[in-house]
Amino acid sequence: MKQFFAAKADYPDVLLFFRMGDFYELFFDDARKAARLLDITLTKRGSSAGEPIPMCGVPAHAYEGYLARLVALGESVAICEQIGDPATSKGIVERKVVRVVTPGTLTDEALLDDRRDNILLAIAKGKNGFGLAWADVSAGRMLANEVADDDALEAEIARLSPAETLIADDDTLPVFVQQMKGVRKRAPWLFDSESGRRKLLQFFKLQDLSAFGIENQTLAIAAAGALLGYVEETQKQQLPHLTHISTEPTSETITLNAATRRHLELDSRVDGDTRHTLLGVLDSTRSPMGGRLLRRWLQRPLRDQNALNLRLQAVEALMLANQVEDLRDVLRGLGDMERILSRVALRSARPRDLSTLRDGLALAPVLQNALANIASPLIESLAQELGGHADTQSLLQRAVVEHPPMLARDGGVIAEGFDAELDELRRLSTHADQFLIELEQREREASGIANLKVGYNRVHGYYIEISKGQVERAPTHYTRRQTLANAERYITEELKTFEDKVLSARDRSLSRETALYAQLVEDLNDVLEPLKRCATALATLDVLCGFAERADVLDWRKPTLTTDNVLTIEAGRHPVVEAVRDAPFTPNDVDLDDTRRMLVITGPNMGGKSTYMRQTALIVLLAHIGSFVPAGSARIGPIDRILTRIGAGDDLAKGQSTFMVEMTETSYILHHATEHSLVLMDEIGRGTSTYDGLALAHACARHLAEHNRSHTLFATHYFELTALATPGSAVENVHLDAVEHGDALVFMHRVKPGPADRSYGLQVASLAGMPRNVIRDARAHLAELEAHAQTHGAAPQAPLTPERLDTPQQFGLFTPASAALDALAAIDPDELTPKQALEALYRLKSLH
Ligand SMILES: Nc1ncnc2c1ncn2[C@@H]1O[C@H](COP(=O)(O)OP(=O)(O)OP(=O)(O)O)[C@@H](O)[C@H]1O
Repeated sequence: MKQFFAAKADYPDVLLFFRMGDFYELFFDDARKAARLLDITLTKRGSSAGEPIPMCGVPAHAYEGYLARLVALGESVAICEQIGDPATSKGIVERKVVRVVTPGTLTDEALLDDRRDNILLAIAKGKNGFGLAWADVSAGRMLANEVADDDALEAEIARLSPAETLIADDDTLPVFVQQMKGVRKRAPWLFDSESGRRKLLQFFKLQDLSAFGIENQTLAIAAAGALLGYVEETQKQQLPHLTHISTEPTSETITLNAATRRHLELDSRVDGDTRHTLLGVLDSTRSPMGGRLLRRWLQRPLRDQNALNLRLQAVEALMLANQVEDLRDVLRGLGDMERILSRVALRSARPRDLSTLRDGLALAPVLQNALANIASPLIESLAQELGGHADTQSLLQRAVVEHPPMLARDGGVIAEGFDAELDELRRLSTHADQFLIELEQREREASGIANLKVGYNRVHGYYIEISKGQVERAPTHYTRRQTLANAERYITEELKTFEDKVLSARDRSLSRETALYAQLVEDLNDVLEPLKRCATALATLDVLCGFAERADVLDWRKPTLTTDNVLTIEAGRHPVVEAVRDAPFTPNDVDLDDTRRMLVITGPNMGGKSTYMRQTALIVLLAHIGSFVPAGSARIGPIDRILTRIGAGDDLAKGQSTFMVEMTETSYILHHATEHSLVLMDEIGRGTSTYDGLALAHACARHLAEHNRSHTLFATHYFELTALATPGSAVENVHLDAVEHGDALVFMHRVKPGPADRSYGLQVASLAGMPRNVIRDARAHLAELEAHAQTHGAAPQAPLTPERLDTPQQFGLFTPASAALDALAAIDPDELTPKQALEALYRLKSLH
């Protein structure tokens, strides 16, 4: 208990797994918590201050599963091992915390999701923004950045989706940070910029940080210092695979704020589903590291058209060479080289990591050969990165058996022929069997005891066994070793000498093997950097081959990136809706440029407005990660942001109502959209009264068209907005249609020019199974309202929609001239006397 308290004092806020023989035990509050989280029995052991000590435990041989569950729940665990050998140590065996497993610093294969980066993030707050530093310890990557405001911070967090986040416990960070899963508060002085700088210089053995491009980013440095300190503290060892800090400047990418990432459902949906997302459709990578790279690309669409063209051209060349399936078959055998190399660096690589690495490296020349005929600069440079590991591969080939065991502990990993000494020691122990058979035979003959047996047990070692009935005949040079109920066991000089030799050969062979294994891992560390580059090249190749496969199977086309400010998509489709629909998807065009910047999209509910808007954003996004796109063709000019206001949901975490969220997101868009932004606005204003909503929607649409001048798709049920499309306004109307067929309503899903003429709200409600009497009632009420509107001057071409019903003032809000126009149309000037003409003029004036 003294030992336990000493260890616990250093790790007060994590669970302590305290090794006791074959178990890891937990005590006191740790035990209560773990028993609850793991659903294991809480027991008692001994007592402290007169009270029984609560305890629970997990078996050491199967602890990983329990650890995985705890870490998945956001818990951290300190592993306190027995350091001394219990057999030789006097008194209590020494114990020490050897590592701390936390959600953000995992490296064990069993604890990681192989298709997701495992990110540890540190945030440092400053006067003018935030410093961010993040690392994926399992992949040996570390990055840093600075962002200016809360929105940008939220966007980065949404992009990185960290498993664990470090913040200073005196920082007043935004609520969304405080409420994230896996937030760990650390002492404020750990986030000090100056000591952060010293820490980085010392860790990376540098004179200054200019090589990393963060020399002047004091907040990023502060965050990176805090991050590194934590990683060292938890891993408790050298981290040779963290060799540098990269930066990912936001200026290089299409900005996607947190709301846009949510709305576009890139890799997960609000309901947690990941299959029916863009990534779900797009990811056909063969290796886990390819899958993770693709996710990173998708979350970080690039703006650099040259870099994108290199990728697009590579995909095209792969398709032309007609080798994609062959390449993908090879890539299937790769395994997770990236994470294996991190475990090599951390000296925790297991035998099967080495055999996977060996088999993966053996594929590199095969791939290089296959790539030689593919005419693409990017593929060429990837092929180059793959090569040059023949020595390492052959070392592993010679050193490791074909199918090694799980653990190095019990031997059997190093192949025969690799080390003469090991082979000799092994021969000694394996030839034991033959020797024993011969010995048994000899002793039987010499003693004349036919059932004499030679055997072995762990406690007493080798023995000659003679049954009770024959004991009298035992030769005199037999020394008694053990008495059983029906037999006696003996040892002889010869057997004893043999035993010493064999047992020591076993021990020596095991320790020889352990040393050879450690040396092998050391040797791999000498070539870690080129191996890491090879892994990155393989992952990139995997993603590009995946793009080619998808383009082929799904009939996607190569987009054209241009410097003209245009967005032209012919026959575009929504990749996810298309994938899940049984019926064919109706393709639609988009054609935006400087003279046609905004489309006001009207049409019935369920008509396909949202789908049309989202598919446009997804096509733009796909083009900017270097993928082909679900369209007949696409020409896309420079895009700096994709901004969306889609759907409605409360953000209770931020304490905001549905309408508040809608307005916050809209206001963000109006402040940030530029003429190079793609803006999607879906039914703005529907979260409040019709009158307010309509007025707001109208003002927002005008602002976007006239001030932001962005490429905007604006879906609305307010028909009044269609009036914005005046000549020279760069606003145009398009609509989606439905036709009534008997009782049924058929959605055409085809985008057509001009505004919609009806909304079909009641029909859609009826399709949704609304009770008949409610629909009847609504229909009657609608007729009344329409009649009322007619007589009070509402525009006949602006039919009523359910949304328009809640306030009578709205009728004719943007159609003041329509009654006057009707009256005007009724006048025949040739038939009027001068007096009548004057009266008509007064009447017209009064209608205004
Ligand atoms: N182009 C298309 N081809 C085939 N099916 C489509 C197409 N567009 C939409 N759909 C189908 O119609 C459904 C409704 O589409 P969507 O949500 O885009 O309609 P909406 O006009 O935005 O409706 P609401 O106004 O109610 O939000 C989709 O889930 C999809 O199944």
